[in-house]
Amino acid sequence: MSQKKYTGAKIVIIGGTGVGKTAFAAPPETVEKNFKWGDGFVFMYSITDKESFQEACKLKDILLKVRGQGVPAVLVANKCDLITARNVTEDNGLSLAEQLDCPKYEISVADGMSGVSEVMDEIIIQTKREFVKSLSMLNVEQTEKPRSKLFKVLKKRIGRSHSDTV
Ligand SMILES: Nc1nc2c(ncn2[C@@H]2O[C@H](COP(=O)(O)OP(=O)(O)OP(=O)(O)O)[C@@H](O)[C@H]2O)c(=O)[nH]1
Repeated sequence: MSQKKYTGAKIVIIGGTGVGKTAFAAPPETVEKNFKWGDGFVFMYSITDKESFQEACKLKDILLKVRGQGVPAVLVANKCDLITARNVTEDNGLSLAEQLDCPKYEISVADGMSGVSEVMDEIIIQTKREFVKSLSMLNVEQTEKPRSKLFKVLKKRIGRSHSDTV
């Protein structure tokens, strides 16, 4: 198997309800670590659940602390089919999106995949844009002064991933 294909492998974690899939993928102790390796972030809460919104606010604080502003992100307010049970206002969500400096989507996964597609399209566009930006910054730096072996290895890696995804 080529290195290119290997780095693009997609792993699916599957299992029954409540067996701990979420905890396995993103255990709370390692949330800061996840913020370090992620290229893009989809923040989710349920419009029926104030606590889930508060959790999203806390996670936003961690993201900003670990990565600063400008990281590709999307805010998703899910379960919009349950409008009569709404506990988080649209304005609450908009304010959080403003702090994250990212677009906000109100969707219902239960009503179909169109909302999911929109969100995924947006995060992929943002992530690609960031990737291209990093690559062009590397190119500018390279023309400015001679670089170390480590720089060359990193640049080669980014170039390879770039051709995978763009
Ligand atoms: N009404 C409604 N229910 C939804 C929607 N999206 C998910 N659910 C339901 O909400 C419950 C939780 O959804 P999950 O996808 O398991 O949520 P999760 O965030 O992965 O939960 P954990 O694995 O416990 O962290 C399930 O019963 C889903 O069927 C939605 O848009 N509307």
